[in-house]
Amino acid sequence: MSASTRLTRPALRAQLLAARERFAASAEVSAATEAIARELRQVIDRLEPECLGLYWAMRSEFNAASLWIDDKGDTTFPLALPFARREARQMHYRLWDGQAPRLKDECGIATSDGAEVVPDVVLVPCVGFTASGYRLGYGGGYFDRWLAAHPHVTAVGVAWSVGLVADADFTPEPHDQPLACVVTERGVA
Ligand SMILES: Nc1nc2c(c(=O)[nH]1)N(C=O)[C@@H](CNc1ccc(C(=O)N[C@@H](CCC(=O)O)C(=O)O)cc1)CN2
Ligand SMILES: Nc1ncnc2c1ncn2[C@@H]1O[C@H](COP(=O)(O)OP(=O)(O)OP(=O)(O)O)[C@@H](O)[C@H]1O
Repeated sequence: MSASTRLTRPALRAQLLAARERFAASAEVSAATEAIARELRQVIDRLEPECLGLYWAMRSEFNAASLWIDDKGDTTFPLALPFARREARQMHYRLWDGQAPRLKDECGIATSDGAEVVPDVVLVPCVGFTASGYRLGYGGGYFDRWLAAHPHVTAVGVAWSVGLVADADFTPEPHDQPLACVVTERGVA
C-alpha cells in the first residue's frame, strides 16, 4: 500500500480485528493455538522473568494466562494479571495465583485480587504489529502508558500472524512503545 492510501489507525484497527475474528473462527486456530503456546513457553524460558505479567483474553486474542492456569508448581516465578481502570485509562498488575479468575476489572476483563506488583517481563496482546515491533491495540493507550511509566520492563507482544502489518503501512507516534519481540504461531518476529 502506498503512503497516499495508508489507512488511519481506526480503519486499520477495524480491518485487523475483522481478519482476527475470521482467523479465530477458522479451522487453523487449533493448530495455531498449540504452536503459539510452544513458542511462548520457549521465549519465557529464555527470558527467565522474576515476575511475569500475563493477560486474560478478550475477543479473539490468544489467552496467554491459559498457559499457566492451574499450573502444577513448575513455575518458579510469580504471575500477575492487569487491572484496567476505565475512566483514567490506566492499568496496574496484580499478583495472580493461577486459579480461574473470579474478578473482572473496569473494562470487564478477568483479573486478580492479588497485591499490586511491577513485573519485569510482560506479555502484551496486539491487534496488529510490525516487523520492527510496533503495536496497535484497541486504542485505549493502556499498555503504552504503563510501558512509558516502566521503561525497564521487557515487553513481549503476542498476536496471531494475521496481525502483521507492513512497516510502510504504520506510522509510529511518539507515544508508541516498541516491543522487544512479537510471538505468533509462526515464531518470534
Ligand atoms: N486481554 C486484554 N487485556 C487488556 C488489554 C488488551 O488489549 N487485551 N488492554 C489493552 O489496552 C487493556 C484494556 N483495554 C481495553 C480496550 C478496549 C475495551 C473495549 O472496547 N471494551 C468494549 C467491550 C469489549 C468486549 O466485551 O468485547 C466496550 O467497553 O464497549 C476494553 C479494554 C488492559 N487489558
Ligand atoms: N504515555 C502516554 N501518556 C499519555 N497518553 C498516552 C500515552 N500513550 C498513549 N497515550 C494516548 O492513548 C491514546 C491511544 O493510543 P494508541 O492508539 O496507540 O492505543 P493502543 O496502543 O492501540 O491501545 P491499547 O494499549 O489500550 O491497546 C492516544 O490518544 C495516545 O495519545
